[in-house]
Amino acid sequence: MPEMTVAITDAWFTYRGEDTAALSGITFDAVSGTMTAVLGPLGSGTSTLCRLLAGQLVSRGALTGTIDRNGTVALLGDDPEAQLSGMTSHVGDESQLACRLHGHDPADAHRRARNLLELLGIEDLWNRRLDTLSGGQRQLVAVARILAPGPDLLVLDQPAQSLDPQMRVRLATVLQEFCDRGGGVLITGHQTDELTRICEEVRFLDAGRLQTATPTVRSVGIWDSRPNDDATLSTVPRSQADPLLTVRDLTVDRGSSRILDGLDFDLRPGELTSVTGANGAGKSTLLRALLGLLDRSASVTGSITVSRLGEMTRLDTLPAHARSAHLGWVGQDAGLQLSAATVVRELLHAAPLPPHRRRDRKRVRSHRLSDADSVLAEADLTGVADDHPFDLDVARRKDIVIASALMTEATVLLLDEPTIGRDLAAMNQLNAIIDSFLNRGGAVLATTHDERWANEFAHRRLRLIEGRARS
Ligand SMILES: Nc1ncnc2c1ncn2[C@@H]1O[C@H](COP(=O)(O)OP(=O)(O)OP(=O)(O)O)[C@@H](O)[C@H]1O
Repeated sequence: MPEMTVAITDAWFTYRGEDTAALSGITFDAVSGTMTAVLGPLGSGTSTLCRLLAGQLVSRGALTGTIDRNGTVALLGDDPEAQLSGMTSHVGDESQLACRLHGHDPADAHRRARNLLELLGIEDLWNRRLDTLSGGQRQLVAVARILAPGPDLLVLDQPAQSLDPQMRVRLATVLQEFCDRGGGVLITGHQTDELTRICEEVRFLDAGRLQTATPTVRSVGIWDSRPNDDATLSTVPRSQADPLLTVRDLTVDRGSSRILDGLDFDLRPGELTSVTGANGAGKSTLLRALLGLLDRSASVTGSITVSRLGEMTRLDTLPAHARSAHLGWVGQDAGLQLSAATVVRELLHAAPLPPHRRRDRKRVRSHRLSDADSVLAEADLTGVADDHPFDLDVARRKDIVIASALMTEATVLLLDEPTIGRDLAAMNQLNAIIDSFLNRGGAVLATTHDERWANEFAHRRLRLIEGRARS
């Protein structure tokens, strides 16, 4: 007989300082031995539900209703920047950390952590420094850490977002085995994927309320990441114009490991090129190599040439700050690129003011402000112009960094996993921002694990396999 791990009855929760409830009348049971998904669009309350289950809301607002907990709950949040504990620097130590903090003896903690890394197929990372991991590798280490002590209920907020499709299937198997041994799993998010598809039950949350009927994924505003077999691929190149960026024989070595092996490709005006490949295939490395942002342990060779108004500039000989005049970059962790107190200030500070006389400063500033207003409108950010960027969700933070890049003169935009954490509306917003950049004659290179998005929206595709590009 399955046991109830957490039983919530008629729970209402309102964050301090807010007028409307984030969760309204939630009645929900997390049951051992089963895997459940609760999906909803951004802002529907999925992350709040996770915190409610994990008992993390008590001091953050007003909570009514009853919550009975009958076991331990472990939560992995959705913010990629906050998934590692910050208390360790190596994979082996990080993956044992929760066990050690729960009082397991060192040999047992070691055994459990090793076993999980093996199940997840990342045992060779045991001695690696955490700051050298790819985004997906980091996420898997975080999963291993919280799973190792064997909680009764595992709550995962968007666990698949940085994982490649094969890795999602592998994680699904690990979670299924965890359930077979009596654990319970709750997955929340804004997209359907390989993990949510194997759940015994999928519920939908809309504006803080759990839906009783079963709506369609699209009608509730979820992005459906299932590969679309009958999609008309937009990978038909739409431009024969001269390339804006030409990359030849780009090779990146780290010690004896070759990460990128002689890549050749062009980016043309008006085109979105997607870069896909397994976790750790070298997608972020590619973007950073173009930008000149790789650390010293990486050796980079090959040529990178940008063309502007018929003038060719070799970027590979230039330092990073000089390359950024041509290349706008939005990294995997957009939060690391945000520094201003409001969204509009972030845009105003995106590029230095053009050279001007002191007496013209007012006019130049007012031009800059009107440019920022139009970019805010293009990116659908006008309504949050005066908000603090960190009060917005991860997808919107990424939009701010993309919008900041639109404020610069860059003709090429490099986007590292812009699709993660997006519901249907946020996907549409992303596509609209990219489109307006392409329509101005720019080119976009975007890494993604979303095969459906790449199939439907990219004009050209690069697949990285063993350091080489397959188009
Ligand atoms: N500073 C570093 N030292 C050693 N290895 C590194 C370093 N940075 C990255 N790597 C390794 O290089 C490989 C490529 O990493 P990269 O981040 O480019 O992968 P990715 O394709 O973007 O992966 P993901 O999809 O998980 O984000 C990975 O195996 C990663 O662990």
